[in-house]
Amino acid sequence: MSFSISELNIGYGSRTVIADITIPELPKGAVVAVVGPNAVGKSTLLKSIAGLVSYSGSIQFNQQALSSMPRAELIKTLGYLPQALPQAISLVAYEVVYSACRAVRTDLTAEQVEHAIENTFERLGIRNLALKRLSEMSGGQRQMVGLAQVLVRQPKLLLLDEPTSALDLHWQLNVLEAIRKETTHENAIALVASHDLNLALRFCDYVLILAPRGVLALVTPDQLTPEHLAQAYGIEGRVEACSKGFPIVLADKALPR
Ligand SMILES: Nc1ncnc2c1ncn2[C@@H]1O[C@H](COP(=O)(O)OP(=O)(O)OP(=O)(O)O)[C@@H](O)[C@H]1O
Repeated sequence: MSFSISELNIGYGSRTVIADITIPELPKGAVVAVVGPNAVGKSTLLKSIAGLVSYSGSIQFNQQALSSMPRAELIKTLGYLPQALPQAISLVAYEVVYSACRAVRTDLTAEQVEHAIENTFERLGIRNLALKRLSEMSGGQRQMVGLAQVLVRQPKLLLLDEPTSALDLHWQLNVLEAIRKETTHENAIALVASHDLNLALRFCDYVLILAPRGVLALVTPDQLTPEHLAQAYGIEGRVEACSKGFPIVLADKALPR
């Protein structure tokens, strides 16, 4: 698996949101954090890769343009988690995860589907939610179920839009670890939009920093600098090593714009 983007332009009507971005080939197993300020286009980028927003340019997966991939293959390849939480409907988690798997993985036997569901609940640590109605869950619990609906299909290209936005610290770590493991296990590629730079630095192989209209930088966690923070977010900040050696961001103050 590999993933690259070439001369990508995305907009809504006549308004360009992302102009002419190119991302060199990312290797299989890569987890890429997509970061940047509000309204810069993180969700728009993921939606366009998922085929939900039109674009010009080329998005290549495994040496094939996504736009020319047969629909059945495309649906099986992609795993898109939208920013919005799953609706609080009266179905139980098991039912919605089952439907998500069945709708896409028509190649699996009933036994394999059962196994995939068991595995997903187990890996995410949410077996206790299996028979609970979504209408009776908290926002964070529904976010976990939304992620289970994506992971159960074992997609090769994961597009996750702020998958930890509703989660407490324990579940943030749990989810990022699960995404990390899944991506490695499946030899997949994951793009994860996030506002949490420290989680991104801890769990991702690359950080794609978006700036208005384009890419500011594609760096490994140890290449992130205070200049990136100033240019992307308009803040004065530090990038230091924590006691375990991981880079961490300390935001000191907002710079005048
Ligand atoms: N359906 C739409 N129609 C028109 N404009 C849109 C639409 N969706 C998003 N936009 C605009 O596109 C720009 C990028 O939005 P997007 O949601 O991709 O940003 P983001 O980086 O994900 O933001 P945030 O961090 O706040 O979630 C914003 O200016 C937004 O107003």
